[in-house]
Amino acid sequence: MSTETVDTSFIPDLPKGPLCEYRDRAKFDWKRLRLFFEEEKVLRIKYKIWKILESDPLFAKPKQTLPTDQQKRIAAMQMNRMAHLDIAPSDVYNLSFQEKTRYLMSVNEAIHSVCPSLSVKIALGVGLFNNALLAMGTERHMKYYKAAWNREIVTALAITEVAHGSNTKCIRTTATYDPKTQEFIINTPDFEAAKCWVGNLGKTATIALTFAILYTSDGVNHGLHGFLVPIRDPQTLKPYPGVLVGDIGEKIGLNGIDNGFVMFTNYRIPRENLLNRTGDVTPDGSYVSVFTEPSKILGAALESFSAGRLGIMQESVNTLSSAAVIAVRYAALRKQFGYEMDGPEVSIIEYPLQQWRVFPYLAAACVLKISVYELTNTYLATVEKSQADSNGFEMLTQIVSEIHAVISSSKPLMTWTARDAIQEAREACGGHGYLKASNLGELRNNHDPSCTYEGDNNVLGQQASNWLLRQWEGTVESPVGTAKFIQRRDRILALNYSDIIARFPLDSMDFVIHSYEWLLCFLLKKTSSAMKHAISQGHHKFDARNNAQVYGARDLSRAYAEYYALYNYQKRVEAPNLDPKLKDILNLLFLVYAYWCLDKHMTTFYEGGFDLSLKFVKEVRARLLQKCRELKDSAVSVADAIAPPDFALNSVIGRSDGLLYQNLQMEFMTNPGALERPSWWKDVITPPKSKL
Ligand SMILES: Cc1cc2nc3c(=O)[nH]c(=O)nc-3n(C[C@H](O)[C@H](O)[C@H](O)COP(=O)(O)OP(=O)(O)OC[C@H]3O[C@@H](n4cnc5c(N)ncnc54)[C@H](O)[C@@H]3O)c2cc1C
Repeated sequence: MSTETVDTSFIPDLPKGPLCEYRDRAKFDWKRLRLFFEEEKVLRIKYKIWKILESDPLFAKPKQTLPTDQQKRIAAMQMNRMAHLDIAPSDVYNLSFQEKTRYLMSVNEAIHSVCPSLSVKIALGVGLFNNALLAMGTERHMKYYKAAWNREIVTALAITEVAHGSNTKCIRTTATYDPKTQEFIINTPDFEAAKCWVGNLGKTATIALTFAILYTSDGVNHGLHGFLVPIRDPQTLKPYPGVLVGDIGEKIGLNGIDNGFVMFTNYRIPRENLLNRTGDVTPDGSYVSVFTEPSKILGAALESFSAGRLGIMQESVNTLSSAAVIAVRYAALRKQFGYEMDGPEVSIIEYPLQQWRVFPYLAAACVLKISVYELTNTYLATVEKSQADSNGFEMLTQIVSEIHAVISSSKPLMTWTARDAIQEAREACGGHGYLKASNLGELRNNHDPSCTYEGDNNVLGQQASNWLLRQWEGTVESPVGTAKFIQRRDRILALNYSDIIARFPLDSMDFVIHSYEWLLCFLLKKTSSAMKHAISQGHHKFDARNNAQVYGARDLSRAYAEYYALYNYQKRVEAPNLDPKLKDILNLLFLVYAYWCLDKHMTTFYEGGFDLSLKFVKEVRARLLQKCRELKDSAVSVADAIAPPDFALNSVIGRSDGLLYQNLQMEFMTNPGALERPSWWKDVITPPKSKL
């Protein structure tokens, strides 16, 4: 979209102050850049939500860490408050599926940047629950959809058990049909099969969408199914008899969420509570399935979680942005050392080492923002198409598999990049970065589980590499186009650095994309050969696959997500209607991120013989440093273009006014009890032994 004609007046101006020294050096308008990264309608929604939350005291950030029970209470109250705030007007529900989901995702992004616990609570209690209901339930369950939407019920999604998380196929909770009463009897065989880590379940959930193995009365196992299992009386919040439910205790972060465990003992639920879209039990107890393969039943259900993973990616890119914004603003303001002992000091942003540590994360935030946006569009368009097409799922199998592969590699890439960015930013801000009021600790603790939930990153990444290997070993089926390059594998692998550099300059996006295609083909060839060799030597396929992960499939999965991100960013930047004033900065951000990523794959490039003369590695590293240097005068304005408002950023060292030391002074002087004698002073004084 061209930003030439776009109105930027709704984006609040930033306060003038010390950051202007760098802001004034940028050769582009940061508001226009902001509108490149986010559509106007999305941004308008976010600013509206931020305004609503900022004006409501219930969403004010406490200065000190509250006891976990208090955090849970506040998050639950915030959740209830949501229903009464002007967040999603009724006409939103008349929008198309794509538009409606986009709207709700934008709302979530804004909420997440202020209250991560609340966002996760809503995602679990409304988003994931309702998506799973749509995917697995039928008309008879739609009353729950509406009730969850209106917060009449507090819901949870119970999949994980104490002894099984990633391997959902080994879940052991059972649901046995009793034709006499037309009920399912839910049982937890032992503590290892207790559902656990389930968000909202610890203290508040009244109903849990629970995964259990369905047994008919003849003792036949029909595989994993979803059931709506009432947990507590909504009026008293007391658990029903047969349900032993509790909170798992304090966590590293996200303590506003009551993650819980539950065990069922001969607990009866009505037959209708089975989510029966893919398979049903008749009143007399016969099982009827729509799919013939049980794995497809599970696949269809779990596919509905893609929207949740996309939400996590959006949140992670925002978290990554916040960390980069704090580190960049701080670096521009903080001065240490100088040319002369007693001369003026230099801003730490001027140091190549600081630039190399921080700027790639700034660039990553920009590139990955586009990537997750494009991926979401592809996903939403596909779901909408499958909803309209009566043959639905089956017709779209290849597209769904490919999107699943991109999501399975991109979720790890984005969550890990955000995780690393937060730590680097914390250190890049020195001691002040360790202050709670810097917000980097909160970002770290709250972001951390994103690497695990909705699919552990290392496990999820394997699903992407498995798909890629299938494309490599069979016919390439890549309707979305992310793996079409595999069709050119022989030509790609015949090239090397000298061939590519002869056709595309090192500073071009095409050079990067062609280098990535070579890297991916090499990793595919290497991983596939290693697995085939192991199998030919008599190893089990299971071992062959596991042994090919390190330095093979794992790197492949990550490189594929980077390639997808860079490829989509290139497409956006090369679109004919791009604002010409943004072209240079967008190119620069691409190159900083691309060289930084390529640098991490240097050993593999060398191993594959891409360039044995070492010119490639030397050039990429030199260019990375050069591009970081070029980015230095624009970095503060790029940070402004991706920063949330100060209220959401909530960082005393990252505020947009740039009044670093005044803000710190205020923080030190006003933190509760800062200047008071401790209440326990008498406990620590030692009475004098002698008269002084
Ligand atoms: C804050 C939070 C909220 C959560 N909310 C919910 C919820 O609402 N509902 C719910 O059902 N669950 C929830 N979970 C659970 C979450 O979904 C699981 O933790 C996740 O699926 C990972 O499973 P696990 O913990 O059993 O890890 P495991 O599967 O045991 O993995 C442990 C380690 O082993 C590695 N590993 C496993 N298999 C392989 C393999 N094949 N090859 C190589 N390495 C492997 C993994 O990479 C990981 O590092 C939540 C978790 C957290 C932290």
